[in-house]
Amino acid sequence: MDYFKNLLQLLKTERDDDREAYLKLTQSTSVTDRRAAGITWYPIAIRSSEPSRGDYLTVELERTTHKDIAHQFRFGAPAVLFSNHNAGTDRVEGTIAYQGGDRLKITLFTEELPDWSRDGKLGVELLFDNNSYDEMQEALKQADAIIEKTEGKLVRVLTEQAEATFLPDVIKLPNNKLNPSQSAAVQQILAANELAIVHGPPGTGKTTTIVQAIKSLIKQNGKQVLVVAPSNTAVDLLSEKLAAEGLNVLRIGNPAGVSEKLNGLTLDSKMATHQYMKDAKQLKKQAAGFKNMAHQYKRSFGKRERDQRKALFDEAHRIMKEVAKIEQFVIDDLAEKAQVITATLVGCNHYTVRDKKYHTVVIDEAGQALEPACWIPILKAEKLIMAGDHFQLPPTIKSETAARNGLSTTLLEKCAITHTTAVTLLEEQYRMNEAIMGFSSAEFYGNRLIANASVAKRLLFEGDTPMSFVDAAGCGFDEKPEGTSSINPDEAAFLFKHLDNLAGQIAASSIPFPSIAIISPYKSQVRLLQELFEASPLVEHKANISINTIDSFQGQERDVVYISMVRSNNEGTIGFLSDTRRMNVAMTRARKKLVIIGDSATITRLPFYADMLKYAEDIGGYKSAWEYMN
Ligand SMILES: Nc1ncnc2c1ncn2[C@@H]1O[C@H](COP(=O)(O)OP(=O)(O)OP(=O)(O)O)[C@@H](O)[C@H]1O
Repeated sequence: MDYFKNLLQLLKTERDDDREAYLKLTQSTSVTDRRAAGITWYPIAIRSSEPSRGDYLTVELERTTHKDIAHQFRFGAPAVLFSNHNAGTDRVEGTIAYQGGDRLKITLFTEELPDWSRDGKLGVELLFDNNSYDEMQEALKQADAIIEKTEGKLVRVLTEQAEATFLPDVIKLPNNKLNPSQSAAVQQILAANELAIVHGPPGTGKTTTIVQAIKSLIKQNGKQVLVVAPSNTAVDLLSEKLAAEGLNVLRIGNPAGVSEKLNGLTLDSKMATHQYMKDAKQLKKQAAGFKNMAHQYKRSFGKRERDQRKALFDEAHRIMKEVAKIEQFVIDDLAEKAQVITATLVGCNHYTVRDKKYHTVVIDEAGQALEPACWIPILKAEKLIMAGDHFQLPPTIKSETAARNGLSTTLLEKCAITHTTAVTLLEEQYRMNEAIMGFSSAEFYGNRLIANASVAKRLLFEGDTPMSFVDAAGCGFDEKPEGTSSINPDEAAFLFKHLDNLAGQIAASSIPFPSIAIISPYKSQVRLLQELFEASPLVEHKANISINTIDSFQGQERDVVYISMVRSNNEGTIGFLSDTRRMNVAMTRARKKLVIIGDSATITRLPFYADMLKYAEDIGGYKSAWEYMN
């Protein structure tokens, strides 16, 4: 089928470009640079080690310096332990088994710690993650192989070769936690035979809806549900909410956060308290003891010693086989009892649950999920629920070629267009004042959004303007190129002047200082805004003000949002701003007040921004920066 051949090709391009970027980073840079890039911890200290499944060794280690550097280590990723003495040869590979704070556990593909690990400084570095690509590739091939077969019904629906079908009459379950469109979405999910899509615009309670839908699904047929999302953060949020509804949730992989409640849902933690694991622990200790004894023969080479050494190792291996059996029994027992299994898209293929099948799989944040990764969980189920919003940011694609040729189009987006009967739009939002919501609703959601009464009229203070466009046209705030990015220093300075004035109004109306986000599409402008902020008197409100790119704010909300548009030139070039989905995210983060600062003469060359300007005028939110300054 061309559908999957095409996806396989796109995935190959993505993998090749991603690998090339990784090699460039690792081969031509120093350990300091790699540490700064978040792929290396150096130096580290080994805290403990224990034998693990498959005659491997799991080592717990901790980074001892440079603890404030953000890193990319995560559960399931391949990594290597190395020594500074001879980094080329003194190295042993493995897989990250746990990551939390400054600690991680790595299962090394070796039985014992190598001698070199006892002297010299040690480090750990992420390897290129071929595993994830292999899993995605395998899933695409499998989907291609079953598409013509009976069990390939879902695959045919998703690739537009069959219609999605629905049960004619599903009993309506009253649910007082849901509004009408949320209830309709749950009904649709219960009635679907193959596919249902929950389209959740900003603040419309997508999570609330899928949690209730999963509860109803389990009531409907008592079958286990697999719930997945592209990011650990999204998986964590859902896991917690599902558990709070009284469901037995098993979280595969390890949480990004450190909440106790969440930790209690993980396989590791559930295993630790399982009654049979006491025996396994005891046996592991014995095996470790035998291995230690065997080590003492290391430097004697007589036949008798060799035989004894071998006998000890054989015994250790025999015991570890027992341990593996007990562990697998415990894992199967826990996985069997769970009502919901949660994992990331790739994480649901972890060896512990790899061969499990489910009736229904739910993909949350499907608007941010790479399509090949979605096929991993899809192949485990007969019915698929996707929730997300394809009018917000798509997943990040590393290869420009792959993105251009379609890899950035998500399965959610394709299916929302081709299977309109499967889609329910959540219409009521609980975040924004209606003036903030209005433009996004008109441009992206067919004017169907309504603001819940509890938020529709919310203002920062009496008489404030909830949505404004402050026009810098004619002020001479010119953009400047900065590498591949752009900055606009005058606009940044003006933004703080505006904010300073707002801070005065806030103080005068004696309300608590609100949460404020200052966002810009351009990284260089964000850096400049951060610098100016640090030097301004407003820095006293640091705890309440965050400054970052639009992409980093997806999924978040603030009382007040400022957007610095940056682009101001005679040619009307707007580059990055032409991705209106990014602007949709930016404009829908604010609860009570949204201030957009930009040059109308430049940006209105795109009809989208001309509409925005008109909208601001219509609601009395058009302001001139020039007037403001004079
Ligand atoms: N039916 C409802 N009645 C009252 N409040 C609701 C309802 N549905 C959602 N909310 C509220 O709306 C907010 C957003 O809900 P939720 O966290 O479920 O949405 P989300 O899907 O995570 O957010 P987003 O829509 O931004 O993706 C929460 O504060 C929630 O309490």
